[in-house]
Amino acid sequence: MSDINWKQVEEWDNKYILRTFATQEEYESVPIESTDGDYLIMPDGTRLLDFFNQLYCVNSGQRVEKINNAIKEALNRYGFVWDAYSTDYKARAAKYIIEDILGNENWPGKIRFVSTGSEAIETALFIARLYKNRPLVVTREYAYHGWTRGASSVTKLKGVRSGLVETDAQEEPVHIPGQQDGLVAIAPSPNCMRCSLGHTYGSCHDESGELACVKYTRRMVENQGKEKVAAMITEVTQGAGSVHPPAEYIPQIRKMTKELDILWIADEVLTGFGRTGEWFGYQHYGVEPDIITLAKGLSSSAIPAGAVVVNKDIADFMDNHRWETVSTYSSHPIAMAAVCANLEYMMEENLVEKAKEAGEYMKGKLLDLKAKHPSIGQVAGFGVLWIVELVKDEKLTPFIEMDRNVTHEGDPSKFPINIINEKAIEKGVLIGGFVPNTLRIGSSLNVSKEDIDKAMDALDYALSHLDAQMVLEKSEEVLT
Ligand SMILES: Cc1ncc(COP(=O)(O)O)c(/C=N/[C@H](C)c2ccccc2)c1O
Repeated sequence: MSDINWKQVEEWDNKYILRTFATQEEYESVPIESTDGDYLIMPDGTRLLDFFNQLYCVNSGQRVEKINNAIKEALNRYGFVWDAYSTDYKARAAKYIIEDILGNENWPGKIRFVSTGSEAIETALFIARLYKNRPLVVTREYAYHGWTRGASSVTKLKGVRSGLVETDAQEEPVHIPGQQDGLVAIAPSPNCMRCSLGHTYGSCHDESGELACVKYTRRMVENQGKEKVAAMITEVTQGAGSVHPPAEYIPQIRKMTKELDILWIADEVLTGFGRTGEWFGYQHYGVEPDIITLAKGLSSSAIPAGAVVVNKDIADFMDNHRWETVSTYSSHPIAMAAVCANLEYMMEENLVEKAKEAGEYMKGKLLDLKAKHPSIGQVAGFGVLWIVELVKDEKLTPFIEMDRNVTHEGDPSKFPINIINEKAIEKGVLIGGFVPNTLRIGSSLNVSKEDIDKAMDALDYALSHLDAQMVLEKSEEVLT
């Protein structure tokens, strides 16, 4: 690969590619020449340990030989056939998910494959509204469900709602005219450390033990008119929004959706396929959804793939109708070959159990860092998906006061997550987050203990800089 002219790559990159999250002037090209396991390799040979796991989507690790060989083999048979045709790859992928992983004696009925997570969300919202014949959907603050029209209508995390931000903006981003979708109600996020309802965890439960945020959500649905509400969509732990709920939240939400006769869409795009130490995140809570959405770990991002799994009643309903929809690349045979190989690899290598073990090890290391660094206010998560809340004092005050309600205006380099990111890169580790005060940490499911140690050492080094900033700010407060 040394014959690549990376100066030429940078020139064309700057000249012809539309940017996201940075103006052209702010943009800095970061060339990646190849990848390996949990590492990105730059043209000069620098190896970066990726504790974002890209976007928490390379569950089996980079360039798995079994997956690559399956893609090559499929290329000896197919270019492309569209979804009207049956292939062994599509049928096997469906069988693996419904029968072998979820268990067809349980809730799942049928699956539809698409190409991305946002398409899976669009499909799930369509199906829910068609099945219930109702227009409204309930989402939550800080939710991230994708960028397409329907998916972004249930995405409420500021800063990733496809708006445009002037670099010196003082107000809300320019939202897309006509994008505001009145068919969505916004419930509180179960963010106990910074509760939107002003409660403190442990004293917010009512006499039945129901959390205040669940009670608020229930009241909201009743006020909207539950006969108008098709579904509630949730992540079991908010990925981009970086909120990990108390253990009782998901079971209480599930109980509420059943009592109100609305569907529960569990968005497992990010938490699915072993990321949390179970095959799917909802399985931590002893509940069963009506619909789940899948992508990322479905193929471990070797080739883009997404899917929606619906329960038996919805599957029967859909089977008795001619559904007037099509997506060119739905169940693309090469993508399905990658999905089959990825799932076989995960089952053969017992990756879900490995993620659970890695998670226990990671938790111990993060709690050690919490004991050492006053800038850590909270550690929460499971499997290879953790949050670290960064605070500037023992009162758990966030460094950036607007916290999750901030967009990308002003100077994001002052965000604690970016300070940590900058310092950790000095140790060859990519680690950071998507909301100003909260690290969102993840790796592949089969990350080695050595690499966890390397990432934690880099985080330790970076946190020391944040602690120093805390001391500096405190001394300035004392002096002023
Ligand atoms: C719960 C969930 N649902 C749907 C989608 C949409 O999937 P897509 O991108 O259309 O394939 C995503 C995407 N995550 C984005 C890329 C992310 C994740 C973590 C931090 C920052 C961003 C997601 O997390």
